[in-house]
Amino acid sequence: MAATILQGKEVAQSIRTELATEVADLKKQGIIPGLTVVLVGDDPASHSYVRGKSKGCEEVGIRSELILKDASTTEEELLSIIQGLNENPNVNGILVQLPLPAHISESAVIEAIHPEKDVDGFHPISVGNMVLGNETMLPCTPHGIIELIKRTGTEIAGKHAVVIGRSNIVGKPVSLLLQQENATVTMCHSRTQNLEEHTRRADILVVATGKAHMIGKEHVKPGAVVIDVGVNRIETGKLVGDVKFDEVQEVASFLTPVPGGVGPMTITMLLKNTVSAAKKQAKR
Ligand SMILES: Nc1nc2c(c(=O)[nH]1)N[C@@H](CN(C=O)c1ccc(C(=O)N[C@@H](CCC(=O)O)C(=O)O)cc1)CN2
Repeated sequence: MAATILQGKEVAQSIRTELATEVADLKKQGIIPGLTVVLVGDDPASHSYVRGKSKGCEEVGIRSELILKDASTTEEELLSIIQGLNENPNVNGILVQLPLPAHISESAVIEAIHPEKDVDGFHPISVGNMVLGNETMLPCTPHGIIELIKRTGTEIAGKHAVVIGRSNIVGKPVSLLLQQENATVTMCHSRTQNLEEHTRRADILVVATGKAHMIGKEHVKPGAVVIDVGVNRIETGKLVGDVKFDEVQEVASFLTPVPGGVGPMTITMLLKNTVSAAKKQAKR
């Protein structure tokens, strides 16, 4: 039987509708959530993502500001911008779009963001709290993936989840969150041998390899939930995932499309984190 297609776009939209109501209520209490996004350089994909973030903020009523800097911006200049945003009480969330130009240290920039304003969940303090299972801002794509899986009605506890990819943004945190949901987790990566042997044991398969069409139906256990995190532009200009959609949908029970699967959840979870940050900061 063909897989049910997990329309992240629709799930994201329903979360945004809930958020818009919450933001309207907060405004009645004088709390206006504010997000500042900083983008350095001229990467077209990054420009498109930050436009999506501004549009999302507008949709739910978050005040947003976009700081665009050219690729010659120095690390020192960027750190000074972040310092100003850390001190600005109207800014509840700060996000620096990645990747940064090679001359700027990503870790120095991430560490400069005040942990309370770290709506990306990338600061070492946020990551440490996530590892410890403490309440914290969760990174947006992994959090979005867990929400999507839950919406399939799949019980994660006790399932075997296999994650392919070990990036700091997706692979490592999603493995941890799945484990915290009581899945048994296997992490695979570019050096994993006999990949198919691992992936075929997965009840939940999360694919974040960054390699277009790497995963075919031979990798998938019949009935598995397959989450495709890849966003790859191929020669034809088309956007495709890491999964061969047409053949995997023949065997999976649920499958996310690209575009319209995990991607829209990333921005929506960012909006959610910004609202949480504003609420927390208002209590102080
Ligand atoms: N500071 C951050 N930088 C980056 C992050 C992040 O979470 N924080 N993640 C990615 C990029 N990203 C958000 O920033 C992102 C990627 C993809 C999408 C998305 O909606 N994709 C669409 C397709 C979009 C298109 O047509 O090009 C989809 O999959 O449907 C949103 C956000 C790296 N950097």
